[in-house]
Amino acid sequence: MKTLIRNVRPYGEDATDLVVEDGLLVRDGTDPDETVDADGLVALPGLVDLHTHLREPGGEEAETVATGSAAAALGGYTAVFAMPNTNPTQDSPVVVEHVWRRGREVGLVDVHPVGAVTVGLGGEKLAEMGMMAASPAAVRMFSDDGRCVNDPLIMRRALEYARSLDALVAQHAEDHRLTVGAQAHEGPVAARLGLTGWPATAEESIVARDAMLAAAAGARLHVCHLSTAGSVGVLRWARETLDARPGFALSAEVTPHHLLLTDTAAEGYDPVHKVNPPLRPEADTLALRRALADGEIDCVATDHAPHAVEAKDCEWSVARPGMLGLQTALPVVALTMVRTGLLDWRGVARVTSEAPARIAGLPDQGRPLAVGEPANLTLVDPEATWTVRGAELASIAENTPYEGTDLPLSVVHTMLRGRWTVRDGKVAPREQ
Ligand SMILES: NC(=O)N[C@@H](CC(=O)O)C(=O)O
Ligand SMILES: [Zn+2]
Ligand SMILES: [Zn+2]
Repeated sequence: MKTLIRNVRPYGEDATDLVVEDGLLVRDGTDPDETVDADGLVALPGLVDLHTHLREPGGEEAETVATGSAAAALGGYTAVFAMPNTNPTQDSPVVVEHVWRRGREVGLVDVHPVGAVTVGLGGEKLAEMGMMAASPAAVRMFSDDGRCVNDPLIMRRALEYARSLDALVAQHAEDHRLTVGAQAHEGPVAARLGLTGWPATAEESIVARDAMLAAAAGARLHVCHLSTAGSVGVLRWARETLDARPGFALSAEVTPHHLLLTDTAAEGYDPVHKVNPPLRPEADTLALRRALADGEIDCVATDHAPHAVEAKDCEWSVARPGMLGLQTALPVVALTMVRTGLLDWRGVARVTSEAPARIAGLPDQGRPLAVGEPANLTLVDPEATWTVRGAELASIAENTPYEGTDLPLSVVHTMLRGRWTVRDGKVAPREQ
């Protein structure tokens, strides 16, 4: 099957044709079986999300591997990493294999289950990391996301064990003793709203601690949903001063919502804006954008967190934290980073595809749009605008913070190893 994609602009640069055959980008475009007119569209390498919550098993009322995969493909993604706070927890081979197998059956994106660091995310007993790494799911990222690995000795052992597995530890940086009952960013807005504060130091102290532990262990540490200017400073301090054992690597992600939204969103107490870590003041949001633009923050990750209506349609203090993110991530990056001149499309490819693929060690994602490379790509219309309606998104849940908002950029087609997963903004049928 040979597909000719006409007049597309790779990385937003000069229009050219791309040719796909047997899952690879090839040179010879003669006698195509299919021709797609891509006038005006920008081609990017398929996006890679290091931080997605698919909720299956156990939370299927909010999302499943199937619905989350559809949302991912519709958002331009060709690979996602599914976080372990499922029920049962992804802390054993049998559970990670279920998620891995479901992802392959659905076949819309590569689904990589993230293994838990501790049993049941309880923070006390290391999970079977080696068995999850050895399983067909080949787990290479471990996290207790939703929770922080608070105990420094457990975190040290996890980093040492991950090093021996050539795996990454992704930390949800939140010292739980500093965030007891916390509802929103600790600052004037939370004080005025009467919401218990979530101090920036709860994140920053864990980032500093874990960077030191990882440097001493020669291990790879990834900071989940980094949310403050102070944490950017800690990254810089760690990279410049720590005397690290070989093998040390320190990376960090920022979410689209922390690039765009601020703590004032809590005014009106709509729990759709309740998220962990909480939305921060504008000074932090702007610092995160700058850090992403200049590479101090390596990549964007969605922290796509679907919640059933009853988990959000309630009083702020009892609502579950988290927001949908897969289908609105690239539009929000376009709005906050491209429209502001902070990134060009090559920069967008770096932070949404190349860097996450490199951090996760994926060999066939985040590759250049060049002959011989796997055809994992997305074609987007950067001039389009659309109005976000939670009910129209592919996820079962509808908890988008952008309800009724006009966002730029639409994802038109997405291709996974040469097979369309999205065509004209709709999930493509499987038969091709
Ligand atoms: N981010 C959130 O507010 N919620 C996430 C958990 C997490 O990422 O900490 C979830 O799983 O709902
Ligand atoms: Zn988290
Ligand atoms: Zn998360």
